[in-house]
Amino acid sequence: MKHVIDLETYPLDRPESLEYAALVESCKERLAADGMFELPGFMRAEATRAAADAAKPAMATESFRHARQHNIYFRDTVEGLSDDHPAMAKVETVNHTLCADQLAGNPVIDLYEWQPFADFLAATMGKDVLYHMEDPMARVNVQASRDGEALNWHFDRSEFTTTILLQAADEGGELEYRKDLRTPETPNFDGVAAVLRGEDPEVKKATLKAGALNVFRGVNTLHRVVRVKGPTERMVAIFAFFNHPGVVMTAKEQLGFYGRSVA
Ligand SMILES: O=C(O)CCC(=O)C(=O)O
Ligand SMILES: [Fe+2]
Repeated sequence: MKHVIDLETYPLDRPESLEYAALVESCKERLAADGMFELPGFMRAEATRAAADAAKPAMATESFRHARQHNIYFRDTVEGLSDDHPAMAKVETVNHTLCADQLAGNPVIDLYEWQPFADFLAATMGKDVLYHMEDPMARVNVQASRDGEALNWHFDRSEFTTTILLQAADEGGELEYRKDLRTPETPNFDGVAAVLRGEDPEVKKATLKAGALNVFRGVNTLHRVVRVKGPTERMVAIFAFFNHPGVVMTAKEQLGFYGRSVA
């Protein structure tokens, strides 16, 4: 793994070391303060390039192009919210996805399956353990956004999202986010509407570089990827971990997310 991850800077292979404890501590602090942490250069430059290059032929020919209008909840109705409330406004997402079963041999799969990675992520999130997803498609995805495309405003269904940027766009492609916009008790629909209108001064923008690990508490933090501009596609690897073992998608979910099913 030392050729894939910069283990000198990020000693995931030495969980007993003081350096490891200090790294976990600083990640926890940033998660609490900002709702995310970023580790620049986590994946070595050569491995990042190799992962992006290995994914490109399949991305060009067999990725699933998903283009849809959706609201930030990805739901047709939301309790307590009328259909014409501005928080229900539709936004457009366009992206292209490769699933784990289309990424055989890619370093991102080796990293996903390397147990110290899951152990490290769990530690930063204050959990005893995190489990790999069993779904042959959803475990790891590589998503591309091309000129004019992006993943638009949404809340995540899972508590945390873990990504590594494999290739930055020429322009755009930053992660825009508004931390703690809601709580489980307070949906803050008017606050959601203000973000959608571009009127919330607390929206922040993270400019990631290729190779950066990003861990993000997306369940109550509204976020989007800024529309990409230029000929270089933005490519990001997304890793799925859960609090319980054995999580899989239904055939219907696979079809909805990926346009095909292997369940
Ligand atoms: O592409 C990114 O950086 C963010 C991905 C994301 O928000 C998600 O997968 O839910
Ligand atoms: Fe997200």
